[in-house]
Amino acid sequence: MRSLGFGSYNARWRLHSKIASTVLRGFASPNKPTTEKIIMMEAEKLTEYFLENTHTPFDPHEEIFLAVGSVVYQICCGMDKDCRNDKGYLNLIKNTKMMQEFAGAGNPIDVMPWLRYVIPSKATRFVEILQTLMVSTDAIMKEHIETFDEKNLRDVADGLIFAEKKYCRNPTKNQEITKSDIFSTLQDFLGAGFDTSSSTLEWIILYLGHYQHIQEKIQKEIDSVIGTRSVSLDDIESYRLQKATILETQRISPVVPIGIPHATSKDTVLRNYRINRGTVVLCNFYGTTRDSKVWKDPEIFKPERFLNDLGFINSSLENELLTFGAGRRRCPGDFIAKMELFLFLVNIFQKCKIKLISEANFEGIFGLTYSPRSYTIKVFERWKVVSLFVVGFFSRLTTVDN
Ligand code: HEM
Repeated sequence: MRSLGFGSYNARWRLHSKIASTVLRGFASPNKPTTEKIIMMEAEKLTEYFLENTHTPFDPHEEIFLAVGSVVYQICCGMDKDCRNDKGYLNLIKNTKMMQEFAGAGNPIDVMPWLRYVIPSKATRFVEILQTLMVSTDAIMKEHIETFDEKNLRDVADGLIFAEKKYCRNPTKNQEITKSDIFSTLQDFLGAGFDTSSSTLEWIILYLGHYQHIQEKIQKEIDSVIGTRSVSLDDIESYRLQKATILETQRISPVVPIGIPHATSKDTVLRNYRINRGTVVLCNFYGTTRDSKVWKDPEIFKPERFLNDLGFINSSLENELLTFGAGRRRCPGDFIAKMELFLFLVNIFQKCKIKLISEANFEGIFGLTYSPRSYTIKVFERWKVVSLFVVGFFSRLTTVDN
């Protein structure tokens, strides 16, 4: 099995990448009403959870992870599934968390590979967790194969079975891609699509919970664009400050600070550095977000930096951000993440006012992704706050009149 994310660059990988993107876009394109429906359903469930817990401060981590992860899970292996009661989903969440904890603890073997002979458990544990994750995705593929109907493709897993039939059973189309390569794409998507988007949303809520004045401006923007009606993807272009806030969060707290290890496919020279063929190369995305030649006061959270004088997004500055990587290995799921972040954000802040209760700590934890430390928020129902204010204002008026 050769995964997409860690596979070597060659003709087989190019075909794998094409199949993966085509299948993902086939089931999750922004033009598909089902994608918007799934995201909205999960965004509403999360907002509902927030509103049910206005009486006491809480840590939103668990619920955000469940809701955001569920979107990718449904697109990949079960539209309209009630994920919170789905054994496969809960198992996957448990295993992803295990991997997150293992990676978060740091593994000295990554930098001193010979240590695997001294502390073998550090290597075997990693392989064990990977195998557990593989068992989960194999079970999903098996279930899909048993119920596969070529005329009714349900989700990404079905799309991969279809692609396997097309490419692996047709010698003119096959370029050494195997069934297990194609099926492993499901693991790529589930592995890369959960933690990244949910950690980004956690960061956004942390920043907006702390910077109340920015949250209020975003709510003004929401009120003026949609008022109390439901948000839709058609509104996306009307939100500038909100988009700027997402971009600024991705800049200041990049959830993928260091890229996936890749290797040079031939000898090359980069800025006078000679790099031999086969050298492992990692992109320091975090470093690019702190370059003071590009970003004024890079340590300060300032969404307005992404807006030009007319209030539009400054696209040349946006292009400096490498949140989703660059070039051939750029993230194929970026469009899903963008839709998710937009719809979740508008939904939550349209209805909730959120205050950070715990101390503001913007130093994250390095694990599978760079995620915020646990924090506590208090949620207020916005329309209740507004109506209480209006009632209070009028009762004061009557008191003054009397
Ligand atoms: C905010 C959310 C996300 C962020 C910040 C993010 C970021 C990234 C980055 C930086 C890379 C390139 C890493 C490298 O090669 O060095 C990448 C690769 C990848 N991402 Fe994402 N991603 C996100 C969401 C998603 C989603 C939702 C999916 C799928 C459903 C996904 C699937 C993948 C896959 C399969 C790769 C490997 C691509 C390849 O090597 O060709 N990602 N992502």
